[in-house]
Amino acid sequence: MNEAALTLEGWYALHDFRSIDWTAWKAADDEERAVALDELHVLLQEWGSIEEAGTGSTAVYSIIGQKADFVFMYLRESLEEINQIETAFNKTTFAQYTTKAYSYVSVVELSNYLASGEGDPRQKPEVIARLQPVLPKSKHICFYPMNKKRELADNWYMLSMEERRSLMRSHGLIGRGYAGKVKQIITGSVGFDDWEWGVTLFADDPLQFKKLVYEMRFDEVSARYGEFGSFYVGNLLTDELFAEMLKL
Ligand code: VOV
Repeated sequence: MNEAALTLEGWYALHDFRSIDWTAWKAADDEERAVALDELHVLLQEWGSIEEAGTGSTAVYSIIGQKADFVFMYLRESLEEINQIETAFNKTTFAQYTTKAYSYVSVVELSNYLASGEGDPRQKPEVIARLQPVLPKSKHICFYPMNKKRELADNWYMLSMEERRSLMRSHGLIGRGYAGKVKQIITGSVGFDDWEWGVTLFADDPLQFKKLVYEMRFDEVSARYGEFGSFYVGNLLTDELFAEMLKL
């Protein structure tokens, strides 16, 4: 019997991680750098307008460590728009001074494990707000992809809906303990990218990422069934902070 959880999908997501080619950036003349910064500024303004119009949202963060230097996380209504925005950035002068570090394609996803079951969820304002979220402008971001295991004794996909629901209840309870401290955006990527979900967390205090992820490790859903990819952690980049980061 097919006991797949029912999922609701919202905006499509692209996490676009880039590194800065500092050698090329330093070798550029002042005029070239000014053009690059202007174009970047225009793009950031455009993304702000899209967010104001309610047709998408964007998060811009620096990345700490050597995996990348910054990330653009785009949420848009279609994969076409996601592709256009990625290409628009690639055509900018600034993009010439960056290299591609990593990317992740997914779609905002809610499952029915803990749903109330009454009425059409798509009509509920709180559900719409979760499917088409305005990305918080918290001071920090944490992103990592994950799977649910399919190993002999520990196969998430062989559990009954009721077993999974009960496990997800415990997961949700731990998460609720971080209300107001960490905001999670879960994006599904089965059929889109190399892992099954993207986990994007936002917080003003980065230690809350560590505490939440650590606590979840002891919960059965993560302890028994979770498999995790690389972690990326970063700091909010406003227009000014981005310019500051690129100043020589
Ligand atoms: C910030 C806290 C937080 C909260 C409140 C929270 C709650 C919930 C609820 C209520 C639900 C189910 C219904 C829905 O909303 O879809 C989920 C769903 C999910 N979660 Fe979660 N999660 C959090 C946080 C949170 C974290 C930190 C992780 C990473 C796990 C870890 O070990 O590193 C995670 C993962 C997921 C995933 C992959 C799914 C989809 C699983 C599936 O099989 O479909 N999640 N999550």
